[in-house]
Amino acid sequence: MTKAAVLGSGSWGTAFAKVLAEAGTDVTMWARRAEVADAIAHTHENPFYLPGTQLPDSLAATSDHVAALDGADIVVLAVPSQSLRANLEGWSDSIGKNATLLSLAKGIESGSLLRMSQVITQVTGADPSRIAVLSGPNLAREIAARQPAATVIACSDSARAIDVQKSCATGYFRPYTNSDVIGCEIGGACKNVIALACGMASGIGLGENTIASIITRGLAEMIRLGVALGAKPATLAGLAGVGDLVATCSSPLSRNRSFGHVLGEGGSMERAQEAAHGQVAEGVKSCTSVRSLADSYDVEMPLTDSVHRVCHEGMSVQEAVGKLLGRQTKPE
Ligand SMILES: NC(=O)C1=CN([C@@H]2O[C@H](COP(=O)(O)OP(=O)(O)OC[C@H]3O[C@@H](n4cnc5c(N)ncnc54)[C@H](O)[C@@H]3O)[C@@H](O)[C@H]2O)C=CC1
Ligand SMILES: O=C(CO)COP(=O)(O)O
Repeated sequence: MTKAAVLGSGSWGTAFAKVLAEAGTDVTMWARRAEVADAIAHTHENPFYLPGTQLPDSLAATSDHVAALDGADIVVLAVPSQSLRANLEGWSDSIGKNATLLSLAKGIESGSLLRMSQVITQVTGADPSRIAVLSGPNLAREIAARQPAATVIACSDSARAIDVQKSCATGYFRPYTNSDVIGCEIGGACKNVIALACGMASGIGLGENTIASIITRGLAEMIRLGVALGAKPATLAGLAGVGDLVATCSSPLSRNRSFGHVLGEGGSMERAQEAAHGQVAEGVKSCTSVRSLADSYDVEMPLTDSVHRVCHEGMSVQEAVGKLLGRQTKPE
């Protein structure tokens, strides 16, 4: 039986651990706080991040990472992007030498501008062939409710991608394999920034034409950056690009879209953060790192730039809209 450790018991870590367990994988979750691990282990619920969802009895939980990692064939990294490095530094010595490291995080590290798989290589020294990424239209609450969805497991080693695929395939969760790690990571990081933009637009009362235009031009930005970094455009036309963009930009369940909505309504960053109930909206930090990454490759990303200006330079959403529409006209 495949054994997995899920490190991080937030909403997606918990929902994905449930998927793994329901696919027949032996799963132990690690939670930072003992009270979260205790609740999962004893009440089979995570009342802090996924209240009301019954978790499988077989799902074990601990706040001891050494115990969680013991014998794990698949190590699922389910903490936010900006905290992955620090967490991984503490876990690295306890990770099995042949384990597959599966990243769930959708962001670009601030400062270093590294993708999560690059952070993992840097911290653990693991060969890139051991590192896999899971990305797609996977709003945690819907997956936890067993609503059908597909996802992508990207790994340069196709045998490992297939092992991960088998470990999490269920009657409602359909993973596809792909060898394009860069494309999946860029799709995941960029869609959060575009979801913030969509939230801002809806917050100031704009309708579906605007949202569709932002999604489509956001996709163009994402593809430009991805291709510059070596991604395949087809990956970004797939689940980890268009699929996740559509889900995140359209759903009120998205933390990024909801965060942007509060800003569009005129709320402050603090108010938007409070509305996220302690959960992470990755695009708020990643808009800055994606923008810097794009600058370093000479890639134009006007929507991402506007999101950064609204979140971090005090520009109003109205001003950002005016600035975007005032740009020189050009061919599509
Ligand atoms: N929630 C969702 O629907 C989905 C989330 N993701 C991605 O998965 C990653 C994790 O997201 P969620 O589980 O939703 O986040 P969350 O905000 O619900 O939970 C974060 C988890 O990481 C833990 N953690 C450990 N060290 C931390 C630190 N230094 N700072 C903050 N938290 C720390 C927290 O205790 C918590 O258990 C993110 O990159 C997110 O973009 C991907 C797909 C779906
Ligand atoms: O990544 C997600 C869906 O695929 C979740 O998006 P949010 O982090 O905006 O909730």
